[in-house]
Amino acid sequence: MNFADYILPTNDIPVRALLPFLAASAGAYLLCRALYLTFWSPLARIPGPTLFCVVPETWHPTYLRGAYHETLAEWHRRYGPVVRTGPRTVSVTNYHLYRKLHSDPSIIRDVSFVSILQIDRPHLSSMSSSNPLHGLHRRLLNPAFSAPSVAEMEPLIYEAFVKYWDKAYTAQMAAQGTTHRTVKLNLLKMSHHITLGVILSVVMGISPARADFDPLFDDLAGTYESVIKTIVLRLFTGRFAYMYEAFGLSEGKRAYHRATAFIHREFTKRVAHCLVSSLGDASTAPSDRIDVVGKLATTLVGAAADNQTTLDEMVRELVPELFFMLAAGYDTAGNTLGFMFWQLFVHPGIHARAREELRSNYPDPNVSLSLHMIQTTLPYVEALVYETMRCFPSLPSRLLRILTGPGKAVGDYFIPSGTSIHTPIYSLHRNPDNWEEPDRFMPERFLGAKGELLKKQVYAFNMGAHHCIGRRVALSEMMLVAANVLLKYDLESVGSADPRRAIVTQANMRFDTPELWARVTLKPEIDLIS
Ligand code: HEM
Repeated sequence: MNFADYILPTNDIPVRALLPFLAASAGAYLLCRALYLTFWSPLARIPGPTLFCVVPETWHPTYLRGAYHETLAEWHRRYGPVVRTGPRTVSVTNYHLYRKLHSDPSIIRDVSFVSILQIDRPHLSSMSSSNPLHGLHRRLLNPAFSAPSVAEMEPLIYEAFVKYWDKAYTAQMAAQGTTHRTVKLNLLKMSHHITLGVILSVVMGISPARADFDPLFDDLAGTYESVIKTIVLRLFTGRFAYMYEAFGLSEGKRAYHRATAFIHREFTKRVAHCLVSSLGDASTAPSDRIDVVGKLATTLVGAAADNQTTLDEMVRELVPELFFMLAAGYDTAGNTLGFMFWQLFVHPGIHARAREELRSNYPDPNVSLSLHMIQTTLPYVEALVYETMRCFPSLPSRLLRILTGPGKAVGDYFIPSGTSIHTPIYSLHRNPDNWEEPDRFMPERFLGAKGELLKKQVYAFNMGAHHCIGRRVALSEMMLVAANVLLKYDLESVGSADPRRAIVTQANMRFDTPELWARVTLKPEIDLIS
């Protein structure tokens, strides 16, 4: 007998005979795991739906339907401000605890969330899961988004609004071949055109009056969705190419690549050009451009003067950052504007009150309302924008974080290192502990001194180190569009006022169809925009 005879069976054991043993082992493992997760895990004390202690929350049926944020809000109503939503996931909706948790330096971006956004862009520092790297880049980018910078950019924002709103309106009039002032417009499409115009102008410094962005619109419609589709496509290699067709994804993939290639090329060209001209003569003012690239050039001249980094490195670093801003600021603001118009149709009283405020303050509709005028004289219009962001935060949940370090006490509970932390923005905004009648669309809650305090509780842009860098740009464009449209045009819903309209959430919150039709009438006092 040799050694092998001792350790190998002399006769083949039929696989079938092993099956009960394997099944019993797997069952025992799953049972032990379930018992551990339910009773002994460090998260076991935190309340939450029993089943989801054991299975990931992404298995919840509403997750696939794109309505998970509502489930999360419901769990918070049932179980309280700290809820365990998965085997290793926790969500917190008490503002005080949320702030405490999310401003802790030991909480970092979840790599899985980051990697989705880093598709094609492995060096995207603003989405980095490393807090020091992210902080370094925020320090570089922040000056371009400060209050004075964004105030300087206001003419660019206004130009994009005028171009895309008035252009669409006059084009429709021409198509009807009539001087009749009422035309039918898809307000959702218009909102997206304006926000893309704004983002291209303020970030890249392309004047919307001169550039023709139109070819981009179709390709970019739903940037996030294209990114998700591309990730799905990546999972299926060329071997399964037939599946692209089966799922109707190939056109989406081509459109996404066309659009990203175009923008990437344009960005690189423009960023390089701007930096070269800024750095050419260090003795002169680096840039008089009022867009983000111009502002960044100013900051970078200092760094280059110290010889810390070469021009090539700067361009390589900046291009993905600027590119990401396009994706981050386009759908988000466009969808929020769409939600606002829809709510005006659902609530005619609110629509009338906003118009009344505008028209009593500015009887001449030819006036161009600036942000300063809106903020100082139109509190209801401003409140309307805030209430839209409260009820329909464009990124409502799942911007996941991971807790690192030794763990953290949150309220009565201890959250161990490695726990996945939710950003339940929708739940924060819809929690009756935080808001009076949270499910009612009520702009007036933001009026007066109490309203000013409540505005600070609108977390549509999140808070802490990772909060939205484009917050001021987004607020400016949404207010400028809301006020100027309501002053100059009468809007009337065309079948869009259904309060139960379907809203879905995959990467961001939006309507299930890209349409929101309205009859739009230019005020008779206004001479058609030449
Ligand atoms: C209504 C419009 C917008 C909403 C609701 C929104 C929301 C958000 C939220 C919630 C985050 C934080 C993500 C996280 O916590 O992980 C974020 C990040 C970001 N947003 Fe926005 N955003 C909007 C518009 C914009 C605009 C107009 C820009 C660009 C000009 C922009 C650029 C960015 C960037 C670059 C980040 C990453 C910031 C970082 O981590 O350093 N966003 N946004």
